[in-house]
Amino acid sequence: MIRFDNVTKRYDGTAVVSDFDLEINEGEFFVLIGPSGSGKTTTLKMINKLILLSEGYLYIDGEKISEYDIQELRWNIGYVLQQIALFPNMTVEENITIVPEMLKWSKEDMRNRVTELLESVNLDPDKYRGRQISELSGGEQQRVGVVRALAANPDIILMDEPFGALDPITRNSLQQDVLKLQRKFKKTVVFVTHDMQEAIQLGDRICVMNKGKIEQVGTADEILKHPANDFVKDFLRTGLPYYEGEKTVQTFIDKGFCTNKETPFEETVKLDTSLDDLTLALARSGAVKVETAADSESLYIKREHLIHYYADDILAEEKSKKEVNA
Ligand SMILES: Nc1ncnc2c1ncn2[C@@H]1O[C@H](COP(=O)(O)OP(=O)(O)OP(=O)(O)O)[C@@H](O)[C@H]1O
Repeated sequence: MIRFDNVTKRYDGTAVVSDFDLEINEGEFFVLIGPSGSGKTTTLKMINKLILLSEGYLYIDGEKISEYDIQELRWNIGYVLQQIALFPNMTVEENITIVPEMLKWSKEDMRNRVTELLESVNLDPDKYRGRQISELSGGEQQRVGVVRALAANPDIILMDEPFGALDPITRNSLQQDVLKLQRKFKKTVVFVTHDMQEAIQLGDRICVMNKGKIEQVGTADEILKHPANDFVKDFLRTGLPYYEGEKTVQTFIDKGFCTNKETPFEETVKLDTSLDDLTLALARSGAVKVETAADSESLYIKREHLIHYYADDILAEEKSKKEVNA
């Protein structure tokens, strides 16, 4: 549905997004994540032509965006920002119906749409439709911002850190609302954040960006289990307090659960064999040999090691529980 084909954006000769190849599927909740300055917003704004690309092609539904009429393109793409661009002296209803007005919807259709949209984000239409934006809380304003982007039923919604300024509870409830809305209306959402927790919670797929390039694209599960490189691993470690990385035979050896004494073994494992597969191997045989580099010493893992490893894990968990309860 949205396809970047070797897209580059330069400012004064410096590329801020370079050689970008990416396909976002119809109906997908797609998250762009990366540190500040990695090119997320630039990538997003190229989709609705708020920023023009320097090289390459960007397609929506198979057609180059350069061939779209800009007005038509923008009407078909909803846009939600952190600093909500709502008009403070207009009512909630007037704000939501800006694009439907331009598209000359009937008064009745607009009224029904406002009712449906406000209900979908738990704002009582009778109470809220006539209120001025300045009479709403930050969270309520952000809800109106989200449904306004959906008002004219666009196929694509772009969201640039829409919940960054909200407190955690309001943020969580809006995240749930947006997910529900996306599933209900089956929109393609491209969502920018630098919060890994949020990316995992919302994204069908996540694209990790760094310095204008893609480091990895995948589902949360794929990225968590198989981070493509050290940048992604570090990004996960700093962004997720509970992230340890997938435990492998290497983790096991690092913690000293192995022996270099020659041991009878029936199976071999690799350093990147997962802990789950190691557990299975040790259920089948009493010991395994680790395939290490030819010039390093032989290492073996015995079933007892596994038992000690898990026992240590349980002890550590008990200790942290005690500390929390102390
Ligand atoms: N108009 C401009 N002229 C020159 N450089 C720009 C311009 N707009 C953005 N940049 C640069 O492009 C790079 C990418 O910016 P972008 O806003 O896309 O990053 P981002 O990942 O969205 O960052 P953040 O999370 O801080 O919003 C940055 O280094 C920024 O300074």
